[in-house]
Amino acid sequence: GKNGMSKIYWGPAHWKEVFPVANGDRQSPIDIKTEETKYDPSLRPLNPNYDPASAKIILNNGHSTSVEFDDTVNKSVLTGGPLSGTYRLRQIHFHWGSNDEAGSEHAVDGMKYAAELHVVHWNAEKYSSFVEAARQSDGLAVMAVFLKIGECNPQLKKITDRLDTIRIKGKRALFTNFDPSCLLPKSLDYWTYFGSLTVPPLLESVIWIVLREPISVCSEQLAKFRSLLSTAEDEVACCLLRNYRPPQPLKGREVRRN
Ligand SMILES: CC#CCNS(=O)(=O)c1cc(S(N)(=O)=O)ccc1C(=O)O
Ligand SMILES: [Zn+2]
Repeated sequence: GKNGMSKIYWGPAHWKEVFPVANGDRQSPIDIKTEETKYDPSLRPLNPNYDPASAKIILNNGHSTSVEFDDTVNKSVLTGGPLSGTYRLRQIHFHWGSNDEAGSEHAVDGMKYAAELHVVHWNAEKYSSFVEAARQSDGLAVMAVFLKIGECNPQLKKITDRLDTIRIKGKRALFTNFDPSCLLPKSLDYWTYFGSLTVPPLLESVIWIVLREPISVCSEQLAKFRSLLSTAEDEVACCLLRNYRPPQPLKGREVRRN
């Protein structure tokens, strides 16, 4: 804080004190038990359709790094999959851990990946703003992509090469001519379930679409994410070493696959 007090870290274990929905019936992330997922023939292929000109800025918001898109018009949208209607691209961001063994938010049969990309969309067909959509049970659609330790990812390099210009919380830089489809794996096969934001306010408004095929990331690229600061200019520097919420109770929810 401003007066040099030790930064009081109130992590996921404390969120329920301020946001009671943290103990709700459709919280995210979850551990996907593949044997219990259910094939649903009504699920359609995912159809991401993004315009690179929609990309605007890259930002360090203190809890992750995000690329923010122009969501004032239907230029970059996601349709198909489990979705009815058109969901407008708002931003992408990442979750990672303090080492390569953990970092993803969702798990698959108890296994965590090194990191996870989230592509956030909102139902602009039914709702008039992102904030209104974020309060509705079908308001948001987040596509999750696992990052698996391996080869350095040349597409991800476009983002990791810019992180040193936004090290401090609140910093932003121009970032355009970027189509997030370049970060998607070959296969768009997915699991889908009804969940929530994984950061406060933890609103239960997200249709999660978790891609089954991971993309690659190398340790050096992950190290760049960890060198981001969660602190602002006037604060004692603190690295953003990890920013994932652990898996939450399934509470009887079904996970479907296409
Ligand atoms: C009201 C409200 C809200 C949340 N905003 S977000 O959907 O862009 C988002 C979503 C997620 S996640 N992990 O739930 O997709 C994480 C971080 C953010 C963010 O503000 O940066
Ligand atoms: Zn996220």
